[in-house]
Amino acid sequence: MTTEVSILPIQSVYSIDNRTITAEVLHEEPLIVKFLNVLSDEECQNLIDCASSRLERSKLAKKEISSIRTSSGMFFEENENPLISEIEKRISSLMHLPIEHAEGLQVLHYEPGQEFKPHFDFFGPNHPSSSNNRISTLVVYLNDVEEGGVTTFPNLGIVNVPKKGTAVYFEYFYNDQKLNELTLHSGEPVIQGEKWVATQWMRKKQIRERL
Ligand SMILES: O=C(O)CCC(=O)C(=O)O
Ligand SMILES: [Fe+2]
Repeated sequence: MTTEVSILPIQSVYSIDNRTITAEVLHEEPLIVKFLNVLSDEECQNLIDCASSRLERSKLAKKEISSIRTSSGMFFEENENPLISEIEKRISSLMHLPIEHAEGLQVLHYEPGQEFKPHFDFFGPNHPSSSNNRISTLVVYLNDVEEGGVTTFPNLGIVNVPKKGTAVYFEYFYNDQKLNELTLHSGEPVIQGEKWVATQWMRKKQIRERL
């Protein structure tokens, strides 16, 4: 097997916006990285506060309601306010892609029993968005979950425990589709407490208008 070049330059520390974000590689190919200190406690709380009155039952990529995904969520508009602009800029620098490749930032809320069953973030070949498919994901945890709500990669044996301000990153742009399929992942049911995440999905090509 040949090794493909990752989107993310692998480093143990990233300095962005005067912030020191540390990284731990959880898996090399497909690349899965855990980041610490992506957002401050205040930014996490502000995102939750802005999102909480706008939550709706989450849908699948095909816009269907399904038992696969029982959380509720919302999308921010691009550059919706100064907080969102700053977070979007930081996240796209961290993900090493131009902000024009970023979908709107999504916030998800899970209550006890709610989950996101194993799925891929990329679109299947027949989906209308597959010509400009997703290539990478950052899931930022906005709170600590009392029990449950871990993110798992069942084909790789990886389990990541939510912790406020930290994030899990993975990419699935590989020519070898088998590598992409190893990014199957789930948000396990919350058992106790609640879980808030912000998800950034990145596309292969520009999706936003340039400002
Ligand atoms: O909630 C999680 O841990 C995973 C979220 C996720 O897979 C997604 O937003 O695509
Ligand atoms: Fe996902």
